[in-house]
Amino acid sequence: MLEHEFGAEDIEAGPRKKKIDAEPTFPVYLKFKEVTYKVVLRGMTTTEEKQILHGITGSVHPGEVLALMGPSGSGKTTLLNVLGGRLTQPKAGGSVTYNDQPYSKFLKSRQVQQIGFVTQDDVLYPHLTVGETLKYAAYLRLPKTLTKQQKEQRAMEVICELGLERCQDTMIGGSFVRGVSGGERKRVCIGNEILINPSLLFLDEPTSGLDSTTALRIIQLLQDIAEAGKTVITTIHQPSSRLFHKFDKLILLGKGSLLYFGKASQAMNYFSSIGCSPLISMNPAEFLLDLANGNLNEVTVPSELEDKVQTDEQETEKLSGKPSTAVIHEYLVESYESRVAEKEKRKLLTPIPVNGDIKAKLSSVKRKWGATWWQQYSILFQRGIKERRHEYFSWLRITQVLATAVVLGLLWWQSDSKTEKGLEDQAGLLFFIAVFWGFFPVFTAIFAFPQEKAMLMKERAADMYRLSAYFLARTTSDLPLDLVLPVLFLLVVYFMAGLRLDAGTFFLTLLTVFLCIVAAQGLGLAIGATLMDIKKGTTLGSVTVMTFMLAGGYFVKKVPIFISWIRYLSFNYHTYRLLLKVHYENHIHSPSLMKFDSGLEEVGALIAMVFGYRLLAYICLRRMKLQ
Ligand SMILES: Nc1ncnc2c1ncn2[C@@H]1O[C@H](COP(=O)(O)OP(=O)(O)OP(=O)(O)O)[C@@H](O)[C@H]1O
Repeated sequence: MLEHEFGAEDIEAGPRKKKIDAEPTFPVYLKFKEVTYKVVLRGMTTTEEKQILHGITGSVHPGEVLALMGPSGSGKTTLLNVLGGRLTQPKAGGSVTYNDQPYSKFLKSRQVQQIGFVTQDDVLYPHLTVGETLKYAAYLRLPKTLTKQQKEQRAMEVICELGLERCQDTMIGGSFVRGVSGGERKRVCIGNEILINPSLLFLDEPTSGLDSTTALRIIQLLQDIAEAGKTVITTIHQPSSRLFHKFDKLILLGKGSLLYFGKASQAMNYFSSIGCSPLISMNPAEFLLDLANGNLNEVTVPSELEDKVQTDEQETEKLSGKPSTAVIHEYLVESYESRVAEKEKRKLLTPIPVNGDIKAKLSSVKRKWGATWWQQYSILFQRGIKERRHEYFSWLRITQVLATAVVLGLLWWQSDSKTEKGLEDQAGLLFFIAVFWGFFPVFTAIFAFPQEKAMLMKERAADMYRLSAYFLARTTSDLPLDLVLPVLFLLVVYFMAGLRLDAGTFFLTLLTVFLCIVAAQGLGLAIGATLMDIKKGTTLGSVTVMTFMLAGGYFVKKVPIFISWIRYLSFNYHTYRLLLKVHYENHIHSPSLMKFDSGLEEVGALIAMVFGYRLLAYICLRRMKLQ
C-alpha cells in the first residue's frame, strides 16, 4: 500500500529475488552515528557508571543483512536494542535514524509496525500450539484490510517457510510442559516477526542452539527477506564459515568498541592490512572472534606491537610472547579509528536515495491497529482461554474445592439454626465461606500480570493491541471457571450443612460469593500489577489477606476506634455481613449476632472494590516501562 503511495520506482530498494510480502512495505535505511550506551551500577556504598558502547557508527540499507559479531559481553545485544529503539536516552547517546528520521518520529507513526524484533529469549505462551501461536499473532498484527482467512493463510505460509509443518499442532512447551524443540521454538519466534513482513528486522542470536544445517536455513531465510528489499540486522555468536559468507555487512565489537564495520567479505583483507592474518587456515568468524578477544595465538603479530610484548615473566609465559589483550584491543580500536571511521562517518552524510518529499510523507502516515478494539478483545480472550485451558479442566482444583466443601458439610452436618448456640456455629461456617472465597482468587490473580510480564512487554513494544483490550480480556477470561466452582461448592455445603433452604437464599448466597470473588481478584490483580513480582506479590498478598480476615468481624467484634477503619477495606467483612443478612434477617435469634441494615452499604463497598482495584491495576500496567 505504501509502496503505491510513494511509487516503488521512487525508492532504490536493492535487489529483489523472492517475494515474501503479505502486504507491500517500504524500504528503510538505518544509519547510526557515535552510538553510546552507559549504565549506572549501584553497589552497597558506591555508584559507578559503566560505558557499554563506545561510539559505534555504521549504516545498513534495504537488501542487506548486517551481522553484529563479537565475544560474549562485547555489547551486541545492547547495540541491537539501541538500534531497534528499545534502549533510548538518557542512557543511550549518539544518533540513530530510519530514513533520515529519528526513531521517535518513526514510533509515532504506524511505521513501528514495520519493525520486527526477535529477542534472545523465546517469549511464547507454553500451552499454545505452534499453529495457534502464529495464527493469533497474524490476527492481531496483520492489517485490518485482510480477511480472517487471508491472515490464517499468511500464518500457514510462514509455517511452511520456516519448515514448521510437522510440529504445527504441537504445544510450544516450557519449564513444566514438554513441547517443541529449542530450534523449533526459535523459528516460531522468528515466524512471529516475519509474519508482518517487516521493513526492518532485528534478530538477537537467531541461530544459537541450532544445528548447522538449521542455522544455515535460518540465515538463508534472512537473506531472502533482505533480497525482497528489507533491512536485516542480526547478532550472531559463532557462525560457521558457510554462514559467515551469507552476511553483507559486518560489525565486529570488542569490549563495546568498534573493531570493524564494512562489507563482511572485506573483513579479512582489512585485518591483514593492519598486520593481523591467520597463521593457519581457519573459519573467518573464528579468526575475528579470536582477534576481538585479544587472542593472537594463531595470528600474526602486527609489527607495531612487536615491541609491546609483555615483559612480566609469568604473563609472557602464559601468552607465549604475545602482547596483552588490552594492548591488542587498543591497537585494533585505534587502527579502525585512523583508517576507516572517518570515511564511514562521511558516508552517513549522503542523504537516502529517495525522490520527492518521502520523509514528510512517511511521518504523516498514521498508526493503524491490525484489528478493531472488539476484535483485539475477543482474540485475546480466546487466546487466554486456550493458554489456560489446562487450568480450566484442572481436576486438582475441582477436587480441592469439592473436598473442602465435603469436609465443611461433614463438620457442620445438618447444623441447627433453631437455637442461639446453633446459630453461632452456623455463623462460623458462613465466615469460613467468606474467607475461603476471598483467599484463592487473590492468589491466582496476583500471578496473572507478573507471569505475563515478558509477553506483555514484547507485544506492547510491537504495538500488537491496546492495553485496555488486553487488560479486559485477561481479567475476564478467568471469570467463567471462577464462577462455576463456587456453584459446585455451595451446592455441596448448602445441603450437607442444612443452611436455610429456599431458592432466594441460595441465589443471594451465590451472588454474595461471586461479588466477593470478583473483589478479591481485583485486589490480587492490583497487587500483581503494582509489584510485577510473584514473590513480593504473594508476600504482600498473604499479609493483606490475613489482615482482612482478622478484621472480618468474626474474631474481634469490638475493634479499637483507631484501627476500626480497616474492616471497611476488608471484603471478608462485607461478604460476611451480607451472608448473615441473607441467612438470618428476621430470624428469631439474629439480634445477638448483628444489626441488619439494608445491605446496600456492603454491596456498594464490594462493587467499589471490584472496579477500584482493577483501575489501580490498569494504571500500574499503563505506567510499566517497556524497556
Ligand atoms: N543494564 C545493565 N546493567 C549492567 N550491565 C549491563 C547492562 N546491560 C548490559 N550490561 C553489560 O554490558 C555488557 C554487554 O552486554 P550485552 O548483553 O550487550 O553483550 P552481548 O555481546 O550481547 O553478550 P552475549 O553474546 O553473551 O549475549 C555485558 O558485560 C553486560 O553485563
